[in-house]
Amino acid sequence: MANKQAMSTTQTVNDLEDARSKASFPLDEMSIVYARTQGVRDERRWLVSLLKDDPAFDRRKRHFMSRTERFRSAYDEAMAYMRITRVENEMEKQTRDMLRIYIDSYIPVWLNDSMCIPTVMAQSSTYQLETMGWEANFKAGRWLGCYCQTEMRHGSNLSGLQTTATFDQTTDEFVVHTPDPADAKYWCGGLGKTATHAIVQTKLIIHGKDHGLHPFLIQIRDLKTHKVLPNLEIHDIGPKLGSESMDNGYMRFYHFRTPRMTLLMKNVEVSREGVYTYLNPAAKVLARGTMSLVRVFLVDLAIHNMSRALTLAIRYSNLRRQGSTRNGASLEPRIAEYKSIQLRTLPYLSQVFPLLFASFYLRDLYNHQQEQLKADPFSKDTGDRLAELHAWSSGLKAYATQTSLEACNHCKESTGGIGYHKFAGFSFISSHPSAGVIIEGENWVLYGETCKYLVRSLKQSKSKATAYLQKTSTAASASWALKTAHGIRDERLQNALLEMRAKHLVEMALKRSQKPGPQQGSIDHEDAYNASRAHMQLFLLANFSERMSGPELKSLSAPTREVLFLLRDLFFATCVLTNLGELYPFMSSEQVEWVRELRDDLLPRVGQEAVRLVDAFDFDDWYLDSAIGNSKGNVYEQMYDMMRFDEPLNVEGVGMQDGVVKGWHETLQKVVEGKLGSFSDRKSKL
Ligand SMILES: Cc1cc2nc3c(=O)[nH]c(=O)nc-3n(C[C@H](O)[C@H](O)[C@H](O)COP(=O)(O)OP(=O)(O)OC[C@H]3O[C@@H](n4cnc5c(N)ncnc54)[C@H](O)[C@@H]3O)c2cc1C
Repeated sequence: MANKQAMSTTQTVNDLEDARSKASFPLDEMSIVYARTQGVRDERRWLVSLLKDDPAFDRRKRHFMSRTERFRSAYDEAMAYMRITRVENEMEKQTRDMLRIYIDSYIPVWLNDSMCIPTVMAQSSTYQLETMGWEANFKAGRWLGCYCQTEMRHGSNLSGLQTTATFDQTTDEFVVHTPDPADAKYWCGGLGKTATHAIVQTKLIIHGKDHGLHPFLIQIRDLKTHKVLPNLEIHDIGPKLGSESMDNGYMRFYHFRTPRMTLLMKNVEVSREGVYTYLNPAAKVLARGTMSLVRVFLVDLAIHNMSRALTLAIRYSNLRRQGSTRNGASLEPRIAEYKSIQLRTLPYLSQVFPLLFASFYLRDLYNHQQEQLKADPFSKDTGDRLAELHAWSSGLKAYATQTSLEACNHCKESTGGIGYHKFAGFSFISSHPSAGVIIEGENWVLYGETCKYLVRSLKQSKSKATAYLQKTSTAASASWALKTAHGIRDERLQNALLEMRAKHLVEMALKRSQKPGPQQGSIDHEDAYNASRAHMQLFLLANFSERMSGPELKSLSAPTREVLFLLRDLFFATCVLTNLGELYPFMSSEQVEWVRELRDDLLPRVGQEAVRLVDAFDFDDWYLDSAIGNSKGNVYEQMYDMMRFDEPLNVEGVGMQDGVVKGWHETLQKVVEGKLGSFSDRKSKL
């Protein structure tokens, strides 16, 4: 018999409220800093309000669905998403991106909006967009797209992709072909069962000449019957570690014919006679533009996921009491008081704002670059900014997704057994946080791209962020100028130390790449990883300081600024203490000790601000769907209710019949009653 009254919630609710009340800064102001503007913060609240009461987004039932049921329910979610974004509102891309995050499901039309439409809009000619009706068809939802680049046998190495599109001048068509079943397009989201059209990256072959990878827009399913078109073979790729709602697909072409004009022709053109022309000398770089945009979004998503995990773990750690009572206290200590918990949550909390400010920088850089491309596409400066955007979007995507996944796992583990329970709310980790480190460039490969840019910048820096690489003193001979522990919060000194480390690692990467031998000329993977991460951490720190003195944040209240500086210092100390091997050449053991003292002093101070900081991330309880991380703190009551009333095995008429779980009488009851046959105690024959 359920007895809800027996569940005491007062202690946990009071504990959370108490922890909240210890913070020193105004919540509203910090929540605006987190969102960047009040308008964005309020728009996010509005987006959640659109989803909360819509039955298509009933989140709780997802826990109990099979893959097939989950996928089917994702179609209801996708329908509702299309209705909300296109019929009831006319949402811009960035707003739609945010709405999809709050839907919290990798819906089958995700890639339509995140990759397919942006590629079509950026790389198709006006004739294709307007006269051929591409823009109108996507806008009206008559066409639903996906993005097919990866093949089963090739992912990171784009020049290894095998799908070909060979020009047939007699019919004015391209013949698209997959040479081997293992060369089929693979992993593509929405391809398996949903998309009507696909952006397909293929090698372009004209009159025997290979022009390299080019995107086509290819219709893959009949618009009336939705059946796969002839000469194509398409399947869902099957179960993954997460993302059950997405139909990642496999597609094989059998000499499939597509009109010449389905090649995206904004930057290159193939004439009726098969003459290939560059319409823009930067065509190859421009083709990377969509990737950069998606990486900018992935950085935002990584920060969002990390903030979500921190919200659950920090709230729970402030109300969970565990351990021996001390100093005559009547209650056990809150686990947030333990350093072992603080070390798994607060250093990640300290990275949220530096990462956010870096993502603002990256988005501004992207927008600026887009404007420059329109105004002056051929200038040298435009080319330089494109290279910079590629380097930073690669490095920041890799750093943010890696940090976010680490943070999510540490937060989950810090909660103990309950974190393993789906009602705790961490199951999202198996979706975007886990896939984020792989998609749009596997992180190690991306760190390689960033490092190439850094090594080039040793000779000539074309970005403010790499100016330090030009400083005359070689990093190897430098030592950190901090004289006493008092100066340790000076941002110039903090930057100087991280500059030494990054410069030294970039120099070492160059030096080792010049060593005679089979690898001469290429950068060692370990060097690329270390140098790029060191640079990204320096960039986060330097950019943070710059933002804090810039117009957006200069006028914040003193308590808010002080908390942000506490977080910056904890971030700095974390960078140092987790990379001591790289920093020892520049630091004395006394200086290392000062950094450790700083970190140990900061942990409890940041801990006092932590609950209100995660409140400022402004996650709605409906969205968190977590018994342990909801804003009220009534954790045990929530766990009880979810267990008692949501778990089908506990519900009479669903999983149970007359108080007994269904299936028991037909199976194990027979064992209990000895009806299975007599059990033998004979020894094994082996
Ligand atoms: C959830 C999910 C969704 C996806 N959605 C899509 C989609 O919609 N469309 C699409 O086209 N693709 C999609 N992908 C595919 C994704 O883009 C690829 O998985 C990714 O590019 C990595 O390629 P790969 O899997 O072939 O790994 P590989 O390239 O085979 O890499 C395997 C390992 O080798 C390492 N490695 C490879 N090359 C190098 C190198 N040169 N130097 C150093 N290390 C190297 C990598 O770091 C990695 O650890 C998706 C993948 C996932 C997991």
